[in-house]
Amino acid sequence: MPSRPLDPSSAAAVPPPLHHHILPQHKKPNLLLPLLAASLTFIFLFLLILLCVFLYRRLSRSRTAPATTDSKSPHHLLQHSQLRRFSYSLLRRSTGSFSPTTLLGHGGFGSVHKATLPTHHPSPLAVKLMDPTRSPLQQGEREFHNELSLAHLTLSSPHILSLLGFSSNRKGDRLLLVYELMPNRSLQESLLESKRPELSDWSARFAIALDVARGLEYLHHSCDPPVIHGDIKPSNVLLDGDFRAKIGDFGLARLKTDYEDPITALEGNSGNTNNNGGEGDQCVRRFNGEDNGSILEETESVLTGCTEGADQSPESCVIRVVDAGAVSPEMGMEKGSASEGCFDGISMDNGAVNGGERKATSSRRDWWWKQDSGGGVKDYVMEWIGNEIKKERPKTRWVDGSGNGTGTGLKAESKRKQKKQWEWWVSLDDKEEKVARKPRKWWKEEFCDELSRKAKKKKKTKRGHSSSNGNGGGELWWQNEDEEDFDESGQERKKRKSTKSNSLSSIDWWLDGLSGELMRNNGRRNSQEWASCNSGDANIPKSGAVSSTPSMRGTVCYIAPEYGGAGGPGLRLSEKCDVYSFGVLLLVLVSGRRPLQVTASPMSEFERANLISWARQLACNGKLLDLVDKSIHSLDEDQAVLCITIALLCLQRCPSKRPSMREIVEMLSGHAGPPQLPFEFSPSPPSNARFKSLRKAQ
Ligand SMILES: Nc1ncnc2c1ncn2[C@@H]1O[C@H](COP(=O)(O)OP(=O)(O)OP(=O)(O)O)[C@@H](O)[C@H]1O
Repeated sequence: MPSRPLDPSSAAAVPPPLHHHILPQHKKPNLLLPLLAASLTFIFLFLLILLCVFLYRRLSRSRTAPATTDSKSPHHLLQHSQLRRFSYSLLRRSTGSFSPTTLLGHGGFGSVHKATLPTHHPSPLAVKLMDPTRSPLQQGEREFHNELSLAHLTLSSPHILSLLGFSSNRKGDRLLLVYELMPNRSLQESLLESKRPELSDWSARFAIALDVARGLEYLHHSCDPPVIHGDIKPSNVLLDGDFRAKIGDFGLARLKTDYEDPITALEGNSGNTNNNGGEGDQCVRRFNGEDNGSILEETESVLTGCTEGADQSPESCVIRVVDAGAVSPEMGMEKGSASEGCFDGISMDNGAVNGGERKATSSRRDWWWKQDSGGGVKDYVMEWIGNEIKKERPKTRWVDGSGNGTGTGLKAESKRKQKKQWEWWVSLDDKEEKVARKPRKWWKEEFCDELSRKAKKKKKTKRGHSSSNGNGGGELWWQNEDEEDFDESGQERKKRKSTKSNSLSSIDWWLDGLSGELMRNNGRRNSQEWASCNSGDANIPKSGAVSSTPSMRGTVCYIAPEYGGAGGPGLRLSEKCDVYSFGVLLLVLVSGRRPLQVTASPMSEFERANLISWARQLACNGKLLDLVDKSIHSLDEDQAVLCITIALLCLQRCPSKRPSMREIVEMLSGHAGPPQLPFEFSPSPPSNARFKSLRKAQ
């Protein structure tokens, strides 16, 4: 086929070669480079994000991992392999996002919820959520780690609440502890709040006392090293379905080795410290006769420290007296060497006692008041008492016995009425009626000088009697309150004044049983208190429910004086602190009431408000059984007296005079003979005739 000659015009119409249309050759790499850079950046960012996530997870895991494995620390004992790490989302789901419907209770560091796990866990659990919005996480976290690090020691006792596991959210600001669920919640709720009928049975109460005693015996004598709970109180005693008790909440617990230092090592520790001999002598010298009143010697022993040799009882020595200036404001932690091994609670107490008031010359009764930085403790208690009186007065017939009284006392109207009544009473002929309708002393005195003189004489005798009892005239405070306005008019003002000062000293006597308990609140505050604590406002909640868990951390009345108050900071937490708290718990169990409450009206009942002082008074009068809860049925009187006697032994101010938990268990279970009342409480002649030997009985 002949080839067609190329037409030059058609040649011109041929489109130019492709490369004429695309970008010039030198621009080609400009497209590839951004693509490459973009993909590299993407990969880099992706890797960076991965790394961040990895680091974050590691970091939060180490934040929530229990304690340290430092071999120098007692925490090297930590073996939390038995503890399960629960998934946070699983716990969140099984508690309905920690909804109020699953709420079991509130504590100082958050709430406790009932968790029902989907399938693989047969029974419901209790989940404690440490909530940073309720307390500073640092403190909650400290307690969280504390519980975890002690869990392996406490797992094998049936009288200790089992900690099953832990968890935390991603951020690490929500820490969770998982426990076995105790269907009847705490003793506080069952006995004092909802007053469960099951606990009206004496045997149930006695069984609880024995369970708690056995739990503490296990901690003190079977754990190696011994564990000191440090926070024994009804809300930390949990009740199972059969109302058997287990001790929970080890947030403040300590291993005994935690705080041992050369001074305590020198002292040695005693086994049997129940009675007044041996190593307790030092204490006996200092504390003899003081259990009813004074705390001066205790104070002095704190201040003088171990100056009298190595044979002292450990508790009579100062371990540390902390310089107020050495307390960091943040957590009250000591700076420098003095902080070593010092218990958190004590350290924080120091924040509250830095008023520099601790002088050996402190007045006997005012010492512990002064420990509160702002004087708030005394004000608080006085205010509480005032409120209680105000609350009680209108309800009662304390004014004229006829229900007409307003409680305002000497208003003119009321006076006229009283005078009429008096005249009517004087005119009565029927002797029996006269006796039956005898008017109260306070207006009797108003109109009858002779009776007034007699009353004064009687009062003098009583005062002498009660001060000889070491009660510092305490009983008269209430009586004087009734009488203060009723003297001859010319003397009225003077009398009121003297009554006031008397009431002050008397109230100190009355509050002796509380020495230290209020200090506790400076050591471990509840959430409501933290805000004010941190802002430097020594504000104690004014709830009136002084001993209730929500209102006060540590709860008034349960802390041993040498740890929280009268002994002041610097003394250590020891097993005997638990023994003291157990003593209060025993009284609460027997009496079915809080350690501090106005049980009834009028003022004559007020002396019963402090359970500890009241128990001591009853012991002195040989009327121990008056303390027993009236709602109890099937009471075993011997066991009740045994419990109160043991409680009084536990409440002795000198720690070394308190029995050990082993001795207490033996006494309660009848393996040891019944104890004798401390000498100062024995009605004369001292007698323990009430007791049958339980051992013989068995
Ligand atoms: N394992 C449990 N089973 C059932 N209820 C529980 C359990 N643990 C705690 N509770 C309930 O939750 C409440 C709060 O407990 P939590 O230990 O947080 O605080 P607390 O002991 O009352 O006070 P704090 O810890 O401030 O001293 C308890 O009073 C109790 O009623």
